[in-house]
Amino acid sequence: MSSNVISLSSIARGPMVPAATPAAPTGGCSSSSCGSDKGQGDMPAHIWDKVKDHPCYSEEAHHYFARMHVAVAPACNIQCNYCNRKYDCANESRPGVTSEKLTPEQAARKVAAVAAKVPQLSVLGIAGPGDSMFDWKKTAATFREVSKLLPDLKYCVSTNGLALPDHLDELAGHNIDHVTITINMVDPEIGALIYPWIYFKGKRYTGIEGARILHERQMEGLEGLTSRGILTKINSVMIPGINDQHLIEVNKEIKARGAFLHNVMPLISDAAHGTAFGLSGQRGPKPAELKDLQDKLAGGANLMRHCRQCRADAVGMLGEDLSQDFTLDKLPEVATAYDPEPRRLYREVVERERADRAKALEGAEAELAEAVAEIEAPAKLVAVCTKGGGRINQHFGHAKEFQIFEVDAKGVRFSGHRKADNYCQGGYGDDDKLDVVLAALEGIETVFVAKIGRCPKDDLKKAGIEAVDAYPFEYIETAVAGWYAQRFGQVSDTADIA
Ligand SMILES: C[S@@+](CC[C@H](N)C(=O)[O-])C[C@H]1O[C@@H](n2cnc3c(N)ncnc32)[C@H](O)[C@@H]1O
Ligand code: SF4
Ligand code: SF4
Repeated sequence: MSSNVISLSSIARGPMVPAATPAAPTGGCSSSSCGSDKGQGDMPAHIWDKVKDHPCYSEEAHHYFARMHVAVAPACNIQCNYCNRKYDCANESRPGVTSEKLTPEQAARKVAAVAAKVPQLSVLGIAGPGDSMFDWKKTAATFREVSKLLPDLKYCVSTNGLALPDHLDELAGHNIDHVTITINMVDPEIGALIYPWIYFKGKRYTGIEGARILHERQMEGLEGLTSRGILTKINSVMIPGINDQHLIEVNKEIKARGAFLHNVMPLISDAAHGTAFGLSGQRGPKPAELKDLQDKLAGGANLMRHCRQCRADAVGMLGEDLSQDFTLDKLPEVATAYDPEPRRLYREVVERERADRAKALEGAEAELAEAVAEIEAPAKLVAVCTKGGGRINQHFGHAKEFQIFEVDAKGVRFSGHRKADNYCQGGYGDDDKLDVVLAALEGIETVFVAKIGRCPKDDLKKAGIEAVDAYPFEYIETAVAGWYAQRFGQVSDTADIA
């Protein structure tokens, strides 16, 4: 197998990366031991240690671990033309939305209650609903309170970066080793189209002047984090016609400053109602446009492709939201005593599962390489219904989203996810639901499911989509590789492909 072939076995151990990028990200690493203290794949051990349980910093880890956000930071020091934090809807899952704002003490009670019920919990993040760095006192007080109760959680913050340079040393002091900065531009002229104003050192700045200050503070903050060995993820909102092509430049600049991951997220235009972009009718990118841009970024800063653009009070595995089970009225009056045992046992199970998956993927990789060695097989995008664990383990009718994988002779790569309304809601035969599912599956010819009813299977077939239910509970990559090898390669025994 050639050296640029993605290794399925390394996928099982480390984060998935596009074929043309290095096997594992090392950005953000300021340690002189980098490269010598080998961890997983090509990733140094001290970096792997920081990301292996983090569902956002490792695509692989999101199959096993959960995160929660606490909405303790409502205030913000800038205005983005797409952000609306005024709506409070329990059913809306998007950034800036929260059912209730919490004090640091309430937040600590909530974290303890979630940790007692969700052993997968590994990360506590503060993602607003405003800005965690502008509201720094509440952010810091929250981490202080929580660390008294749960010493083994990882902490994350998310910020527009304007106030970040003022708190770099305090961040390191609070043991926060993951920071997200939203960087939508490195050119203030483009910035002026996204940010109507910023509020800095007691004064309001508008237009190019405001955007230039923001840009300079973002770069200073990113460099400061990198030099302190804090891993950074850069969020960029892709806004067609405004910064979409410019994000290639952003990717180069952040890579040069040591960013660990680049998370290019689509503008959610529905969420922008009541904002400047909502009024101007600014659209978000189509899935194919987002993928095109992500493909152009291959070879630059490593990409996060599995972000679910969560609420400011999200709880649970990515793609799942338990926030309504942990509202203030449902919490105990006093923080529950923390029992670390269920979480320790869960981690043991995950390590066994990881080892098993690595072995299975190694076998699939060999099978795929052998089957397609001599042929020019087309790259295919496939959709998968999964509840987690990296397996095909969800009924088509229960899927709220599809995970999308790309497969070709080089291997199987995670490509992203697409929201699909639960096909079962509203009952079978609801044409609107079917339309939503078909729109989500645009450009996809094959969907892998644990199970599917005969009628939806026929509906999909009429739309030119094949539902494959021959691999229930198998690992996604082994099933997709096996299916591809049989469909396009030279293997003698044919599987029961539905
Ligand atoms: C609500 S913000 C809170 C954290 C911080 N203030 C920031 O902007 O990074 C969390 C993330 O949601 C993104 N966001 C807000 N509104 C959005 C929208 N309508 N579409 C896509 N992303 C959005 C922000 O750009 C940011 O990356
Ligand atoms: S910086 Fe964050 S919270 Fe503030 S307006 Fe922009 S997206 Fe909203
Ligand atoms: S918004 Fe993205 S990065 Fe943040 S918790 Fe959700 S999935 Fe992770």
